[in-house]
Amino acid sequence: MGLVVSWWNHSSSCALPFSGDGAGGPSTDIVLHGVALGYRNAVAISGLSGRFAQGSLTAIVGPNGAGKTTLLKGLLGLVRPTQGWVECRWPARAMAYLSQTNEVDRGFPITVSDFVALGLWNRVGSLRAVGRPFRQCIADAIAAVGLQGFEHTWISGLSGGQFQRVRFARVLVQDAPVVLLDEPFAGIDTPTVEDLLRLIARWHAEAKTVVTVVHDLELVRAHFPRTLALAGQGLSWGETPESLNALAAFGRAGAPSAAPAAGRS
Ligand SMILES: Nc1ncnc2c1ncn2[C@@H]1O[C@H](COP(=O)(O)OP(=O)(O)OP(=O)(O)O)[C@@H](O)[C@H]1O
Repeated sequence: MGLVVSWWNHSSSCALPFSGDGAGGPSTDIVLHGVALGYRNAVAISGLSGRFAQGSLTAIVGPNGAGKTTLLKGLLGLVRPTQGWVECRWPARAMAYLSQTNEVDRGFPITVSDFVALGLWNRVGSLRAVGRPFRQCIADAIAAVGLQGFEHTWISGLSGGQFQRVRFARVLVQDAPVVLLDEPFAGIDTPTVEDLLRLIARWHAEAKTVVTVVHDLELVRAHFPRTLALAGQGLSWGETPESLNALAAFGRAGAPSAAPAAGRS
């Protein structure tokens, strides 16, 4: 019996055709077909086509306002395409999403342990007690991010770097096949960045599909094999050196240097 794969479709219209051309093969997690995303009258991204292969590790780069965050929200179905469609092997609940840190309310009275437990909602169910195996899973994740001993600390009492480690621990327990990270290194100290990069490398080794918005291009060059360069449209989507060259050319010219990307990541 063949493998039955569920594909989820975030489209601009329910009437849009589902891809029947084999674009969503077994080694592909997410496919974008001429996607435009935006807010009311503002277009953030237009004409983006390409695919994230299963197990790929991709950086999304581009200037401020290029549409990087909007693209992650489009992959999650939080922002619906105004044109085109997104095919995804997984439903949104099977994707781990780390928003920008400034979108998180750190004043909420919750301990490190309980905050990390939130990542289990999809496996345990909401309002259900976390049993012993999952408590061990939480303890392991907290240890993996180097915060053993902080289990009962309020998140408001953590430094910025420690809090980012806790947020990564929450992604760890979620154990999702797709991980979307929005600027995870922004404002974070170097030792923490190095530890978080090791966790990302671990997810990549586990064949998770990882997509990360990154501003530091040296980090991208050193740690991300694939890159999507965005500036309201795709500039380049492929091997990191080529995509960074396309971004640099865009920066010099102030205009896209290449035809809109149609990438396979
Ligand atoms: N909720 C919103 N309502 C209206 N416009 C928005 C909203 N969020 C983003 N935008 C606009 O969409 C465009 C893309 O924004 P987005 O945050 O995706 O860019 P970005 O590349 O992630 O930027 P940055 O690097 O500054 O985080 C921008 O012009 C922004 O002003």
